[in-house]
Amino acid sequence: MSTDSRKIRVAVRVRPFNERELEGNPRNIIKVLDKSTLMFDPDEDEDEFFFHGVKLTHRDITKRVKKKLTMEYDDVFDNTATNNDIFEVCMKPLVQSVMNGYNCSVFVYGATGAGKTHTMLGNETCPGITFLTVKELFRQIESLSEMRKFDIGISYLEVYNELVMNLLTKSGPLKLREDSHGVVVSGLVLKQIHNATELLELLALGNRNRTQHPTDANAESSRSHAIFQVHIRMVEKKTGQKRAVKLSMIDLAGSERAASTKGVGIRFKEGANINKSLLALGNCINKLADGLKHIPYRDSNLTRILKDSLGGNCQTVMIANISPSSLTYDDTYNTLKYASRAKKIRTTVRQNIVPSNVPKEFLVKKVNEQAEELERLKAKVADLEEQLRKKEQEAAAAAAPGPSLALNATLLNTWVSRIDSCYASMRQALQHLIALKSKEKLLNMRVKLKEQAETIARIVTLDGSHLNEDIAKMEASVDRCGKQVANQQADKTRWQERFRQSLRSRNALRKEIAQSELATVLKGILTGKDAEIEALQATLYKEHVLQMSFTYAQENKLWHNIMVLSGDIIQQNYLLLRSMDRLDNVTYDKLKRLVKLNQRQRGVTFFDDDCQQQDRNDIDLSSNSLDDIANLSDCSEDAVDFPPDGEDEDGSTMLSGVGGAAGSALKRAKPNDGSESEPETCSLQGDSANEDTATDRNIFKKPKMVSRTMSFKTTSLAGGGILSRPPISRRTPTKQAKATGKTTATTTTATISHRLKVPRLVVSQAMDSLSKKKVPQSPSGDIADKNKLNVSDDSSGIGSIANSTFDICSNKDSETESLFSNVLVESNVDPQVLDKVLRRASMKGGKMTLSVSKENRKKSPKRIGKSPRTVNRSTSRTNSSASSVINRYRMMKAKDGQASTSGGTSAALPKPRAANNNFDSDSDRNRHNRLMGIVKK
Ligand SMILES: Nc1ncnc2c1ncn2[C@@H]1O[C@H](COP(=O)(O)OP(=O)(O)OP(=O)(O)O)[C@@H](O)[C@H]1O
Repeated sequence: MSTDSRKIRVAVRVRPFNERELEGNPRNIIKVLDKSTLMFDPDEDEDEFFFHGVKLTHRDITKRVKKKLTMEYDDVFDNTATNNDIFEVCMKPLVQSVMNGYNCSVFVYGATGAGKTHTMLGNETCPGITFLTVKELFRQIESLSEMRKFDIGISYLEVYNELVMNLLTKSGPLKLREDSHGVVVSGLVLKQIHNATELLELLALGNRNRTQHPTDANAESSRSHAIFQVHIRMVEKKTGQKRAVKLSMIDLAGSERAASTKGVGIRFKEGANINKSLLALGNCINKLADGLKHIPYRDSNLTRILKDSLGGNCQTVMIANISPSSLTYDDTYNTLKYASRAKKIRTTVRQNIVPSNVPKEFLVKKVNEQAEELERLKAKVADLEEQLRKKEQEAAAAAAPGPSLALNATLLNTWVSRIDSCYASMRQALQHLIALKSKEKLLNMRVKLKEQAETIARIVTLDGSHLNEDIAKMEASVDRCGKQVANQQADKTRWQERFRQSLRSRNALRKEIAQSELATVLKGILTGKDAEIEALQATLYKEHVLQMSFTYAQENKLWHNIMVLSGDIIQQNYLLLRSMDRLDNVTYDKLKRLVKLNQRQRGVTFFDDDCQQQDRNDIDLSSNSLDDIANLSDCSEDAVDFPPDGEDEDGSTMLSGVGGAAGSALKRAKPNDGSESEPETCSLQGDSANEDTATDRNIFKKPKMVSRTMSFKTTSLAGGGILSRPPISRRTPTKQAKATGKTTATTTTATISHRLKVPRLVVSQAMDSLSKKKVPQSPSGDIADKNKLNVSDDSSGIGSIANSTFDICSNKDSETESLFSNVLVESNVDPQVLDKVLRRASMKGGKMTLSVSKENRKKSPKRIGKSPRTVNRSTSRTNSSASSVINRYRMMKAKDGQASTSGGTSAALPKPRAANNNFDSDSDRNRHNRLMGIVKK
């Protein structure tokens, strides 16, 4: 980049006299000496002076002393010079500088009417230097178009009353601001042109918009400073070098004194502002000429705009227009003085070839264009996003199996409110209903216990004097309980109906939801609510069972104390009677029966009860084990009859659709075969349409009948830990089972081997031979059947016990044999029958094979029993001697005989009876059989 310090080129143009001036016979105060020199206020010319053909004399009417100031400028044009001459001398080199990449400026200065506008714009016959310059500019652009690419934009501003206005577009005043690149007119948009014709059109447009008013000095006086700028951006096609230059052409307002225009009002104000800006311009010129650093450009908008032209990177030409007339003597003199001062101003010019040094106007233009493009793209992006969103929604709707899952918050809240209301009603009804049922059950239980106590009270009394009174109290208490039960029947019925109503509402709501567009979501909510109801019911049930269990436990403690005290008294009385020899047969039989009852009860043990023996005697009522509590509750015969779960008006389920997990968790341990027992469940899953079945499932249902079969669950003893007590369920045949006769002996026989774990002695060989004659084979013929305990009629000749099959699980050791013998004795087996059986057994090889399993070693007499299935296990051992058993039995029998003989009470002791006579009644025999696990076919 080349830099060059140059002075402002100052040219003075003297216009011809105009008509007005000539009419005033003015003196010529300008004498052009040569192309660069003139004399201001020369002496009166000796030459004759003619005006309109008349010789005039003494034209100097002021008669002042002539200044005869010779002034030198860069160019001086006399009154014969044309605009083209000005252009050729001043502007053509400037155009060349512009094309070389220099900023250039030309401004015309002078008093009003001095010919500034004429010089700058000219007229149709004499175009001004603006047109000529632009024309030349396009000519050169065209000539360089093969090497460069040009962009041309123009702006046309005026500064009127210190306001910057755009003459090409109607807009408000523009503001000036300065940045690192100089003074910038904010909001100014360049007009792009492609030829000189377009330029003239825009120039004419701007001139029409320019503020002009007639003055005394000029009929078309321009009252503003006009600034016409041509912005050129050129790019070297070969090198890509860019240049951005600016050519400024400024037509200043008249620099005359305000008084000279004789303006008043607005015109005077205009003149004042014009003078203000021109004064600022003059100050800037003076200071620039003096070489001062601080130049007061900011004193006016005019000097701010001309800052580059006066003192910046710019080649500047100043054309001072003057009138030759002595009428404008002072204005001309001032103009010449300004011009002389301006001659001293030096500017530093450089080529604007820095590619980045793009004119600000171009940047503004470009930014505006890019802003518009950005807005357009934003709108397009928004449109595309909207289209994409719609397509995604359509795709989601198409992919969805059902109705759209778009949730309507309001609709969802409405549904949730309805569901909450429905289930709240159901919850309330359920709580009241179960509370009433529980209370009723407790009352019934108390009644039963009081009746039992009354029975005992009638027997055990000291003197009988208070018996009636005690009985009356008990009966009164029973009556009160009965009244309470009766009183709450109305409440129970009412809550029962409310509960059923809530079920109906819930079912109706469920159907309604199924048709809803939010069915998927709402079904999930319903499932959760159903689960809550199940949990509530389970909790209430548990509380009820705990209460029942506690009451029973208290009662059991009382009975236990009674029995202990009674046993003590009985024992003492027995010894007393015997010592007094007052023990009669009846009393003895009763005592013996009592002992046997006690012994047989203890003889009934369960196979897997080994580790539970102590636990059974010490039930933890505070335990949370629902099964334990439930089993205790099952033993109650006064269970409250709750409404069938799952029942609704159409007989469908109570809480159909609710997951059965919770409900099934509440089910009691069901017998394995499930054939005889009544399902006692507390299930909310009323999946059966049969109301009877639902009723049968009621956990509070009073058992109809207690079967002889005792069911228990086999549990592993591995580890020897304390295991939970296996559930014991009373198995009551259902109505249906009874109706269909499913409780047949065959079925019972088929299942008993799996459940009864009672002491048995199996005399395998003997029974095989015996049963071949007396007992028909089971149709199934499986292993279990072979080990069945078969009891035939008395017609067998050896009594019921003769057909009994006992299974003793023992190893070869004396303890087991002893236990076996004890069992035989305590089982009240007829000795003759037993003898017969054992003899047969011993006759066969003299030895009897007894199956023993490891698990039952070292067990108490009560649990020597083992499942019959173990008899044929491969792990069984044969190790016991029949003869030792027989001998042991005979020894015990002999001991009994000796005792009766030596005691002298043989007459009192009853002789062993035949098998059929071992029991006082059928009920005793049945009880014995039941306890011994004997099933009668
Ligand atoms: N060199 C010239 N040759 C012929 N006529 C001229 C010349 N200069 C000026 N005139 C005429 O003088 C009159 C006034 O000129 P012009 O309007 O250019 O003055 P001005 O300086 O622009 O005044 P103002 O500042 O009031 O606008 C015009 O009618 C114009 O035609």
